[in-house]
This record gives sequence, structure tokens and C-alpha cells, in this order.
Amino acid sequence: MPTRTVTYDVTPEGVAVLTLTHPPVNALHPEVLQALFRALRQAHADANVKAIVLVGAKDRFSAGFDVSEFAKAQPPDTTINQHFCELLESGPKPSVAAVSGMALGGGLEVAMACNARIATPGAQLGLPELTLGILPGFGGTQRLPRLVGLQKGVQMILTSKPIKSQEGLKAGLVDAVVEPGKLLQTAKQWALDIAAGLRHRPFSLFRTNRLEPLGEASMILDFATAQAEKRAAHLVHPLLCLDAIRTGVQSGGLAGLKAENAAFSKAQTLDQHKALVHIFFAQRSTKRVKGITDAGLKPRSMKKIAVLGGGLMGSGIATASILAGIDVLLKEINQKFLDAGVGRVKANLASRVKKGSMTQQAADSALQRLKGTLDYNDFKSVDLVIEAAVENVKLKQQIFADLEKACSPHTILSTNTSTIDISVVGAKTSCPDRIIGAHFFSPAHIMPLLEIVRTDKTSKQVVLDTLEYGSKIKKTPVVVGNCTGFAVNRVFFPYTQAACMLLDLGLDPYTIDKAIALAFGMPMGPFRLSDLVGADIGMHVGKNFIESFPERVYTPHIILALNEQKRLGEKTGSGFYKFDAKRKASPDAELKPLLEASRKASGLAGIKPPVSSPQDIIEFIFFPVVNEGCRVIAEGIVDKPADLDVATVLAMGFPAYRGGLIKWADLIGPKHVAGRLNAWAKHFEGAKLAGFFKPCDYLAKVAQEGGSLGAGVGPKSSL
Ligand SMILES: CCCCCCCCCCCCC[C@H](O)CC(=O)SCCNC(=O)CCNC(=O)[C@H](O)C(C)(C)COP(=O)(O)OP(=O)(O)OC[C@H]1O[C@@H](n2cnc3c(N)ncnc32)[C@H](O)[C@@H]1OP(=O)(O)O
Repeated sequence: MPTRTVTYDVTPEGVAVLTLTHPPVNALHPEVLQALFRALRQAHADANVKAIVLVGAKDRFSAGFDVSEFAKAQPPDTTINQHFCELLESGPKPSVAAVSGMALGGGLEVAMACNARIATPGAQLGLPELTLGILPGFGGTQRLPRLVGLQKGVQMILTSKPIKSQEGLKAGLVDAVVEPGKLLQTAKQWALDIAAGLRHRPFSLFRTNRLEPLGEASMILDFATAQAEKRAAHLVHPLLCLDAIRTGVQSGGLAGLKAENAAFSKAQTLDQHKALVHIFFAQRSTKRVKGITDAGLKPRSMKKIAVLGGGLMGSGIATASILAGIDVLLKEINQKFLDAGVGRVKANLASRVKKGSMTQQAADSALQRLKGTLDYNDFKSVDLVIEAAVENVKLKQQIFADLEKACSPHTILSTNTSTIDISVVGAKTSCPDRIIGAHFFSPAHIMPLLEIVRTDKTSKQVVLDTLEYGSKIKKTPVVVGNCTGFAVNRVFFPYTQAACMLLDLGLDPYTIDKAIALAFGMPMGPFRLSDLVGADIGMHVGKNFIESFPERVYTPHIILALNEQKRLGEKTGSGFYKFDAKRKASPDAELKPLLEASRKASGLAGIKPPVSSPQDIIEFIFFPVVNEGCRVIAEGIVDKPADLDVATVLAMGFPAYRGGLIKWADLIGPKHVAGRLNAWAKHFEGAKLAGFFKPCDYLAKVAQEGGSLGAGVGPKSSL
């Protein structure tokens, strides 16, 4: 049977059951939509058919339009006849959607074009198009507000958050919620009742009873527009979406559909759409690693793990693991530390209960999976150990030597270190094949990225098992090579150094932060980030990079001065900023003498800063990061460039709507990136800083020969 189709079955009672079929989520590929169009025309012409029911194969209605169509060079032609919605809504025979699993995006829009919706409990209903840089394009901007009211409809579309069918029933989106075994029968009966005139046949597109009065509607849309402009200043498509909704409210559903179609076509042309579609697939592709997941190996399930260290990281890792149903042995060196570690796990769970992310009962049962210990007695039974002790090489080496004796020969021995060479950590063991890095980002139970760091001796099975563990604890795992800083911290080391260089060239730190946070879209600028992380940590980590890459580093004097003055940032009440009791940051006039001393010591006096606009600041700080990212690609530290995009978005807050570091560079143009780096290398030659900017061979080659950085160095990346 074709994998993209709509099956057509007519029941003895005269109901045409149309089944959307396109594994795994019944995505609405154009072939499926064309099949739906044909099936509807067939049902309307079939004298045996009184009514129509639409279902999704395998208990999943539809996850919406096939997103892979947006990744193609030639985007889908939105002018193609989309009358299948009109045929569903106002064709000669009534239609009812039988929704199970999920109806998202175009899937919900198709269901809303039906004359009624019957759903199973817990089915997810939503219009997440804005997360892809577009807007609902099958009538959702018009039908959803008319079914649930403008306030609720706008909120659902702008937040992209789905609701469950029970909430949908209350809101007017769903007509009935029934158990799965009764879904099809209820939908068929509902459709026959409409056909027999026993039930009303509403056309969502023309309903107005749920829409707020025009004056109130206008205020709702004005407020939503102001919020969108404030919260997503860089994004155009939410405003295009709101304009289409407004047109429909003011001029009726048909006018609204026309406005929606025009807005959708416009949104499709924007880089943000290309970038977000890239990240959608990139994030789902990190779990596929060449030579590992295609090697015919079967991953072993991690049922019981041990975490060494109950500090901030260890307790976060333990929390993420027990939430995923894994038994955790939390080991500490004394009872006081162990009690503190268990207390942190309890606090993490309590915070989730308080936020409504889980019930108290679920938290209690998760806690049952945590057991504390002060020795290695139970380590024979663990599948994986994650060491999260202090960053001390000798201590870690001794721990791993002890673990090799205490655990079974199959136990994976991993370290959460962010700065120490993984091979060095395992140097005192005789099992390098079982040594791997599991680098979490703080807080470990919340940050979504897990860097899985393999050495050249780590076995494929161990990498595969750790990937499986990462997915099981709902992380996005990215497999990276063993180098200073691995992938994320390595590509970002020039970030702070370039920012400090601008400081020493005379720029104001707060101007730089504004450019990076407000103009570019990072969660915060480099100096605010330094105050969050701590100048002491920054100096410690910076030393690693200065030792590893001496030919391309800038030693920021200001960081040393901040440490000497104990101005470490938030934790000491001042750093680049000063902090009030609620840790609210504000510029600090007392920083001025430190800045002047740093500028004097920098040797950059007299060099004109080669930046004059926020865009210049953005490029001066991020292009060296792109350059280091290109080295990481060329050295094979990442399996594919798209993995680096995902890592920068998830770990550093690089804006997803820019596609991640490498996609962003490709959208800007490798030639422009290399050109500016070469110009700065020349500009700073006298200060012996040319090496900090000189484009690496990979970037220079792509810039000269054309092509994309995202293509990678090996066989063409699929992304
Ligand atoms: C008559 C002729 C008509 C011709 C018409 C042509 C018109 C062209 C104009 C288009 C107008 C479109 C209008 C519409 O409003 C636009 C949309 O619908 S955009 C899509 C909106 N939907 C989404 O954003 C949902 C995305 N998916 C998810 O949120 C999740 O996948 C999920 C569905 C909640 C499931 O989550 P999980 O269980 O965690 O699974 P995964 O996320 O890993 O997904 C599994 C697998 O499925 C792939 N996939 C999921 N959703 C889609 C999708 N919508 N399209 C394509 N593929 C999808 C995903 O990539 C995974 O694949 P794998 O990694 O396993 O290969």
C-alpha cells in the first residue's frame, strides 16, 4: 500500500470513512492532500454515502503539513487549490473528524474544517506553525478564533502550545470526548445525525457567536501585537499572523482566508522560516550518528545508574534520571554531603510540583527511585556511572580507578567534566573503551542538551548506549569528539574574548551587551553572562583555551582584574554590573577604573575599533565563533554541522530563528564572514592578534569556492 494516501471505506450505514495515512505521524504531504481532495469528491459523488468521517491511521490524526516540504529548494505552492477545506466544511455531505493522538497545525485545521470534532481523552490539539517561522495556512487563523473565541485562539496560536481534548471541549474546539473504543462509532453517528437533520451543521468559517464584540476584539489584537513586538522584536511572522486574524475579524472569514494566504506566502520567504525548519529536523537528527547508529548494534537500556557527587550538577543529573524512570544510586563522601544532595533532588521535584509540571504523587514515586550511599558496595549492579565530582584531575583519575574495580565489566564509566580531557580522566583505568563524557549543562535537569564526548578508544556500543540514555532522560544528545571545551564551550571561547577586546578598544560593556542581547537576540550579552557564570569560572575555563590554542586567543585583562577585586558577578554583588538584593543588574560606575587599567594594559591603545554599529559588534563577536565552529567541523569533532547548530541553540541560547551558528553563517554568506575576518586580521596585525581572526582553512575554502558550511567536510550532510 502506498505510504502517502487516504483510504476510502463506506460503511453499511452510508458513512465514508477516510483514513489519513502517512507514517509515522500522518503528516499532510501534498500527495496526502491531493488524495484527500479526490476522496472527498468521490464521497460526494457516491450515492451510497450520506456522511463523511475523517480519521488518522494508527490512532494519530495528523501532525500537520509535511514540514520536509518546507526544506525543499522549491517550497510548496500555496496557490494550489486548497478547496479540500471547503469541501469538508460546506460540501454536499457533512463531515466529522475523529481525532486521536494529535491534531496539530494543518491536521487541526483540517479537523476544524469538518462540521464537528470528536476526540479521545488526552489528544493534543494545537497550531504550532509560528515555531516554524510561518503561520496557520489552511484556515486556522480564521476558524480557531471562531470556535474558541478570539482571546483563546490568539493565545493558542501565539504560544504554539497545544491543549488537550478535555480543555478543547470546554473551549468549544471539540464537540465530544469519548474513549478510544467508541471514537469511530460516535463520529459516524454524529455525521449521520447531521445528515438526517438531527444535529445542526455549523460552518466554523462563518460562526460569529464565539467572537468577542469588535471593540473588544480590536483591543485583544492590539495587545497581542504589542506583546509580539516586545517579546519577539526580530520576528515578522507573528505580526503577519495577527494581521490576517484582524482582517477576518473586521471583514469576515473569506476575506480573512485571503489575507492568511498572502501572509503565509510572505512568511515562507523569510530566513527565519528556513532557519526554524532547519532546527526542527536538525534537533531530531542528532540521535543519528554515522558509524554508530547505522552499525547494526542494539542499544542496551540503562535501568540503574550511579551518580557520583550530589552537588548542583550531580543532583540535577539524578533528578533527570529518576524522572525518566531510572533507578539512581547517589554517592557522596559523607552523610552531610549526601543529605544535602538528596535535599537538592527533593527541591528540584518540589519545584516541578509547584509549577504544575507534575503531581505530588508522581514526585513521590520518582523519589522512591533514588537511593543514597557512601560506598561502592552496590555498584556491581549499575549500568552506567556518571561522575560529577569537583574538577580535579587527580581526584577524577582515582575515582575512575576505583570505579573500574567496583563496577561490572560492562558498566559504562562517564564523567560530567567540562574542562578535562576525557582520556586523562580514564588514564588510570584499563578500560578506555568504556570511558565517555556525559557533559550536562547547568541546571542539568532543565537544560535540554547533553554533549556525549567520545575518545578515539570509546567503543561504538558505549556511545550508542549513552545516546539511548540521553534520549531516555529527554535530552537532545549530541555526540562530540574529545578536545578542549568539546563543542559548545570550544566554539564559544572567542565569544567572551572578542567582547573583551572591544572593551579594551574603548567600547562600553553595556552597549556591547545591548547589541548582542537586543539587536541579535541572545538571552543576555557576554558581560551579563560573565556575571551570571562568575568571573572566577571564566578565568579558570579561559586558561584551558589559552593553553590549548595560544595562536588564536586574546587574554582579557579585565577578567583578571575582576578576580583580583573579588568582583566575580552576581555571587559577590558586583562584576561588570552591580546587583541589588533581588539580583537585578544595573551599570556600575565603579567599573570605570578597572576598564581604564585594562585598556592601558591591553596594548591596543591607539588602534581604532573597527566597529561602528550594533551589527558590527554582532559580527565582531560572532564571526570568530563561526570560525572556531568551522574548525570543529573540519576536525570532525561533530558528526555533522547541524549538530553544532542544535548545540549552540540549546546550550548557549543562540536564537533558533537564526538557525544555529553554522546555518546563520550560511544565511549571511561564508564569503562575507571570511572577508570581515580577514579585514580584522589585517587591522590587528600590529597588535599580533591576526591569528585570532584569520579564517581557518575550511571557512576560507568554502568562502572562496562557494557552497555551504553546513555541507560539512565528509559526504554531503543530509541537513
Ligand atoms: C488539494 C491539494 C492541496 C496541496 C496543498 C499544498 C499547500 C501548501 C501550503 C501549505 C500550508 C500549510 C498550512 C499548515 O498550517 C502548516 C503546518 O501544518 S506546519 C506543521 C505543523 N505541525 C507541527 O509543527 C508539529 C511538528 N511535530 C511535532 O510537534 C512532534 O513531531 C509530534 C507530532 C508532537 C510528535 O513528537 P514525538 O513523538 O516526540 O516525535 P518526533 O517529534 O521525533 O517526530 C517523529 C517523527 O515524525 C516526524 N514529524 C513530526 N511531525 C512532522 C511533520 N509535521 N512533518 C513531517 N515530519 C514530521 C519527525 O521529524 C520525526 O521523524 P524522524 O526523526 O523519526 O525521521
